[in-house]
Amino acid sequence: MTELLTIAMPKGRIFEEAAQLLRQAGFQLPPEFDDSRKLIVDIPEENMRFILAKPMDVTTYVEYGVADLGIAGKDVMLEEERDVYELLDLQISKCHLAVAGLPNAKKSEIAQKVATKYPNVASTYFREQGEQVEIIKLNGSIELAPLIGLADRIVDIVSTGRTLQENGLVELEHIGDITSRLIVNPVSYRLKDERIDDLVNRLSKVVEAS
Ligand SMILES: Nc1ncnc2c1ncn2[C@@H]1O[C@H](COP(=O)(O)OP(=O)(O)OP(=O)(O)O)[C@@H](O)[C@H]1O
Ligand SMILES: O=P(O)(O)OC[C@H]1O[C@H](OP(=O)(O)OP(=O)(O)O)[C@H](O)[C@@H]1O
Repeated sequence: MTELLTIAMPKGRIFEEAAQLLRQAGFQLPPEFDDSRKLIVDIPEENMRFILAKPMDVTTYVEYGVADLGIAGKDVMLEEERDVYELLDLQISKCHLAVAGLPNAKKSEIAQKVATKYPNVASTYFREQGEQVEIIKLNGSIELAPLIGLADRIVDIVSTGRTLQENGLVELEHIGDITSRLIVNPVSYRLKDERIDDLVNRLSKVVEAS
């Protein structure tokens, strides 16, 4: 086990669950790992390097090979369509992608406006439905868009449903279930297959047991 493994970890809400999985799989991550503001964290005892990335950017680091592995939401993988392999469904950060809007939102003949952080996912979805829409890209607080008349509907993540409910919106269509995945750069996988298989085996045991 000589090669260094570089792993792109998403900052934010996936981080804690992902770090817990790694610890349950027996990797010795020090407590400072969780509170640090450092963007590159070396764990020499494990011969591992962690890159702390924005969740939307994890697939980019892995595609370019600057990280061998990464943990990314399926939503990010669908949106970014990067050239990476998916190794394992980690079954964490469960949520789903949905179309939502005001309760009285009607489908009209003219192209409706759809606001979203996921323009590719949304345009593929509406094309498959045979619906012509105009996509408006936003970076967050997507639920605002139908409330202030920027868009007729939104495509966004729903987890508890609280954000929709508290803003008087309803889910109209379920697009797909989302969990976080372990992904790998295809070249890294060829070069470091033993180390990566060991990590996958250890993580799969934890996932299966939970
Ligand atoms: N409400 C949610 N519940 C569970 N998982 C979620 C939820 N919203 C997003 N996710 C998952 O977490 C990932 C995003 O995490 P996070 O919210 O920390 O990032 P972000 O929205 O990009 O952050 P930021 O708002 O700082 O840009 C998504 O890619 C998705 O897989
Ligand atoms: O169904 P819920 O449990 O309410 O979760 C859904 C909300 O969580 C995410 O937003 P986030 O908190 O990441 O903020 P953002 O709008 O800035 O992306 C998502 O975009 C929804 O707004």
